[in-house]
Amino acid sequence: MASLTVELSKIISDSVATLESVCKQNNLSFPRLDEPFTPSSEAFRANPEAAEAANKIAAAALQLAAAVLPPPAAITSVISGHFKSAALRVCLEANVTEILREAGPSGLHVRDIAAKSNISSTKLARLMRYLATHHVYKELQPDVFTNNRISSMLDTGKSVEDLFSSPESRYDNAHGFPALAGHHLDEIPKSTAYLWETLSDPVSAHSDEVTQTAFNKAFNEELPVWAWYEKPDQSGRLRRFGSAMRGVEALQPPDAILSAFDWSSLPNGSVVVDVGGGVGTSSLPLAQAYPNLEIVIQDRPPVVEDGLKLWKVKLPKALETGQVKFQVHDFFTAQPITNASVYLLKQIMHDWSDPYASKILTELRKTAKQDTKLVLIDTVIPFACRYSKAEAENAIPGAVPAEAPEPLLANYGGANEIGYIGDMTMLTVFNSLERTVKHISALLESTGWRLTRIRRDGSSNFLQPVEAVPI
Ligand SMILES: C[S@@+](CC[C@H](N)C(=O)[O-])C[C@H]1O[C@@H](n2cnc3c(N)ncnc32)[C@H](O)[C@@H]1O
Repeated sequence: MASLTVELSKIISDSVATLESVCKQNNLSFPRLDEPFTPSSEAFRANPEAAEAANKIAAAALQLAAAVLPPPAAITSVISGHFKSAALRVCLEANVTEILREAGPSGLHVRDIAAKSNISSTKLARLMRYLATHHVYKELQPDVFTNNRISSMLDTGKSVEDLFSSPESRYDNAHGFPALAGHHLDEIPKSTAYLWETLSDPVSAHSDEVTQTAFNKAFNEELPVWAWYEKPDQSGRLRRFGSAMRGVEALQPPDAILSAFDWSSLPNGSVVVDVGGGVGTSSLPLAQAYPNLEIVIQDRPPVVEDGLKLWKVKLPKALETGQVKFQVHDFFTAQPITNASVYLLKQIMHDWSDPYASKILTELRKTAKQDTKLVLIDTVIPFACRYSKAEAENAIPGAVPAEAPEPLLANYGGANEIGYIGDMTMLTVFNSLERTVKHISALLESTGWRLTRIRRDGSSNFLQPVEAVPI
C-alpha cells in the first residue's frame, strides 16, 4: 500500500490538475496569493468541481505538513496560535493593511509603516515578519512589506487619514470582515486564555450558565456578555460587534432560507412562526417568494420594534395585508401560536446550552400539532472521523456529510475549520455550542421531537437546516 505521504501528494497533484482544467474550460482565473483579495477573485469557487478540488488540495496539504514536520515543530505551531493572533491584532489596530494598500505594489519600509501608526518599527518588523512567514503580508525586500491575498482581508477600504482621524467609526459602513477579525482578536482570545481556569473551577466546571463562562472569568465580569456589551465603557466593542454580525450575515446568501425547507409543500394559508426571528431577515425572502404563507415573526420587544420599522420600508404590503405579523414573545414561555405548520428557529439553538435549548423546544412541542414541522438552522458539526458503513446506511437523510476521500480526514480537516471556530466561540462566551448530529438528535428526542432530515444541499455552506416532527 502506498505511504500516507504518497497518497496525499497524489490527491494534491490530481486535484491541482482538475482545478486547472475546470478553470480553463470555464474561463475562470485562479487568484494569486501575491495579489490583494477581491470578491470577484473567488468566482471560481462557485463551480462545485473547482471548489471541491481546492478543498482537497488544502486538506491534503495541511495533513501532509502535519505528517512530515518534526512533531515538536507541528505541535509548536498549534501552541503558538496566540502569537499569531497577537501579531495580527497589532497590525489590524495599527491600520497596517490600509497603509500598505495606499503604498501600492512596491510596498513600504517598516519604519514608514510604523511612523504612521506611532509604534516601534523594530517591534512591528518582527511581528510582520512572523506573519509573513505564515503567508500574511509579504516581505519584498529586507524590512519592506506589502499586502497579499490574505492580509488584504483586513482592509476596511477606508483611507488611512480617515482611520486615524476617527478610529471610533473605523468599522462603520465597511464590509464586516475586519470588524469580525477585531472581535476575534480581542475579547475572544482574552476570554479563551481562561478556558482551563473556567473548566477546572468547581463553581464553573460543569455550569451551563451564561454568567459562568471563560469570558466572565477573564474579564472578572458578573453580567452575561450581551449585557456587558451594553455597558457605557464597552460602546466601542458593541459597535464593532454589530458590524461583525452584519458581516457574518452578509456571508449567507440572502435567499438561503428558500432551500432550507420544501415551502411549496405547505397548503395555502399555512402559518410559519419565525421564533427569535430578529428583524425578519429570513422571513423577508420567504414572504416575497411565498405570498400564500402567513408568517409570524417573534422576538424581544426592542427587536420587534426595529423589525416593524424595517418591514415598513422593505415590504410594507406584507404588514398591511396581514401576511406578516410581528409578535413580542419570550421563547422560554408558552408559545402563543398553536396552529403553526412550521416553527422556524434560525441561529437560535447555538446560543443556548442544553437546559435552555430543551426549554425552548419543550415549549414548542407543547403547542405543536401532530403535523407541525420544526426547522432548526445552525451549523451541524461534523465528526473528525468516518461513519461506519452500517451507521451511514441506517442514518436519516443528510445525517452523514459528504466525507473527504481517504486518507484525508473525513471532515476535510483544517480546510473546514469555520464551524469549529464558531463552536469554540460559543463555548467561550455563552457556555453554549454548535452541535453534532447525534447531539441534536438526542436533544430533540428528549423534548418530544424526532429528527427526520438534514439538508446539506442548500446555498449556505456553514448552516445546515435540520427538520424534526413531533414524536
Ligand atoms: C442570533 S439572533 C438570530 C436572529 C434570526 N433568527 C436570524 O437568523 O436572523 C438571536 C435572536 O434571538 C432573540 N432572543 C434572545 N432571547 C430571546 C428570548 N428569550 N425570546 C425571544 N427571542 C429572543 C434575539 O433578540 C435575537 O434576535
